[in-house]
Amino acid sequence: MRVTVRVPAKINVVLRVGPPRADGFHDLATVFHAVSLFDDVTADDVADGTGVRLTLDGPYARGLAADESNLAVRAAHALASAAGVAADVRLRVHKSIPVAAGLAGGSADAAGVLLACNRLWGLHWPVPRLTEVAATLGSDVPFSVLGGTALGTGRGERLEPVRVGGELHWVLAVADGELSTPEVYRRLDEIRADAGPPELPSGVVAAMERADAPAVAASMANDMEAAALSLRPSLRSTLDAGRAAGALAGIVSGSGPTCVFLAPDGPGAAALAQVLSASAPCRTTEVVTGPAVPTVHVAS
Ligand SMILES: C[C@@](CO)(OP(=O)(O)O)[C@H](O)COP(=O)(O)OP(=O)(O)OC[C@H]1O[C@@H](n2ccc(N)nc2=O)[C@H](O)[C@@H]1O
Ligand SMILES: Nc1ncnc2c1ncn2[C@@H]1O[C@H](COP(=O)(O)OP(=O)(O)O)[C@@H](O)[C@H]1O
Repeated sequence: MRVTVRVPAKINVVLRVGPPRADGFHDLATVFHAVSLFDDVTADDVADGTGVRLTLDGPYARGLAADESNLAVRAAHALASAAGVAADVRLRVHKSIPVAAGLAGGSADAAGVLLACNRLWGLHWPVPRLTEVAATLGSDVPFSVLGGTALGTGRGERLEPVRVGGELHWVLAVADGELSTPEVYRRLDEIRADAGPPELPSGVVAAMERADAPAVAASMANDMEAAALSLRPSLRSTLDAGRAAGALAGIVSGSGPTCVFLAPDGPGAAALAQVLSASAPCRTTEVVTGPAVPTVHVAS
């Protein structure tokens, strides 16, 4: 049997970050939003005692270890161990989501493996049981299992789905190089003395429910942006270029360095991407829509 899962990247439409907790994590109030940039995870049944084997390909596979440190491999082991089954599977990940870019690509791969192996191993676990395993792998992984749009609290693992009444059009400006999530959180704690509990702006959920792009744009905010800019000052000119080119709003996605811009509509997004490609100091642009969800395909 072969199971293939397309798993979307995420952006944070709003990301409010509280002070550091005793366990080293930060409480968040965030609106996760999955967008149409996908990694493809393929899982083949081997059932021959050879364990978990991973191959990586695609535009962002270079430099990524395919060993036990990879979140895809860790996800297969975590699910096998939680379910009490042998961790035998051949995995392939086609990476189109940039790595360490604030787009949760590693979390997407882990979620793809959980969804794929759930079918491959005949577990038929419901999503809430999968998201429990997901939370042991990373704070963003439960959302990556769900996709769509959701309010995230706790360290990001507590989720409440938000229904979005239509498509939103985004442009991602992908920067060269990576930013380490823990490093950006550390910088945030250094530059911000007294953070209060994280709170979402009122009206953001209603704006998302109406897919009202100008109202969504008015709510967009990221507490990590100042820290990402302090580590990568060149992001400022990308944000300025997007705003000057007609984006309704532009912020850093999660811990960065990707910048995300909301466009009024599809043609507006295409035009914005064209201007950004020519004027912003970014590696590439991606025109995407949200919300997107993981899709599972089974072939015997
Ligand atoms: C910032 C966010 C926003 O959605 O996304 P990215 O920009 O990385 O995609 C997330 O909080 C990233 O979540 P994720 O990448 O899963 O992080 P984890 O593996 O759980 O944690 C890595 C490290 O980040 C810090 N961390 C993470 C989550 C959180 N709520 N508070 C934290 O302080 C901790 O130092 C932790 O050791
Ligand atoms: N399958 C994977 N894809 C991407 N990164 C991975 C993967 N497995 C492990 N990692 C590690 O996880 C870290 C975070 O990656 P990623 O999820 O792409 O970034 P971000 O947290 O910024 O959204 C990277 O430093 C990378 O080395």
